[in-house]
Amino acid sequence: MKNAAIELNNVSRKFVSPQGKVTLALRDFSLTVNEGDFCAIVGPTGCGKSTTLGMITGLNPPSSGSVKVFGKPVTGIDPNIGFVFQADAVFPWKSVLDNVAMGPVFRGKDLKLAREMAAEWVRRVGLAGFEHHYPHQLSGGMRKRVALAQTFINEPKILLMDEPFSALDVQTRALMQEELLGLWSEKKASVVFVTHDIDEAIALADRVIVLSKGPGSVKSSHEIPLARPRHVSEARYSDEFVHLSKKIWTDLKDEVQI
Ligand SMILES: Nc1ncnc2c1ncn2[C@@H]1O[C@H](COP(=O)(O)OP(=O)(O)OP(=O)(O)O)[C@@H](O)[C@H]1O
Repeated sequence: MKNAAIELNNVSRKFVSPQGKVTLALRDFSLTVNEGDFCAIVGPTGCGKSTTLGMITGLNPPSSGSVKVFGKPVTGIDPNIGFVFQADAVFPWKSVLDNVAMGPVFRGKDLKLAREMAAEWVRRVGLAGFEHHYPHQLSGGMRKRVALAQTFINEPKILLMDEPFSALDVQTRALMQEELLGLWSEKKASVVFVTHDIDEAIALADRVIVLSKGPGSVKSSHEIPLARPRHVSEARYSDEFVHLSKKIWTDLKDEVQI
């Protein structure tokens, strides 16, 4: 049996604004993600998806309940955790190579070795030849590739992704999903992937969690038995995929209707 990588037990998270307005973002929220599992979260806007990721990182502690990573309570930022967000986290004044080398440099590697490692990752994400370009010289999809290289170079054991591909056009998005699965399959980090797109969730994940409208809690959990390695662009036309998509939408639509 696999060990738990992430455990949230009966977590609630309350925010109080400077004016004293209280928002309950999550209520009695429990979720376990096992080592090497790819878990996607879908839910209506404002149901607490980003708040959940923030609690796993340690940046946003729960108001009650417990959050554990590899069996230990989360007390601060853990170097085993990597993130990819919707916005690009690239330094505009650094080249592609140096952007990718930043992680190893921050972790104490000397610049020469960090650049060698970065060159290998730049190649792996399909950006060979663009090492000395700057972010403004790249397309949105290429910047996302830089973001993946920046994250995977640190070999995170846990990967948190908050709508990472939502700003991309449909074709680039499908390519990036394929790229992500290829990179993930090599080391099998435990992934929590937040998205508004049910088909993206099914294409990528082993399990899709549907959250109820805010204050969010787990409404349902769906195992995704599609075979791996998975080819995203082909998998989505199978009967099984369409069936899963309808089933999850049936659950989600009650939560998104106003
Ligand atoms: N720092 C904060 N201060 C006050 N309220 C907050 C704060 N962060 C989040 N919230 C509130 O908590 C609730 C959940 O927010 P969160 O960003 O986690 O939702 P989400 O599901 O990620 O939304 P979306 O799908 O729109 O990105 C919302 O009502 C939001 O307004």
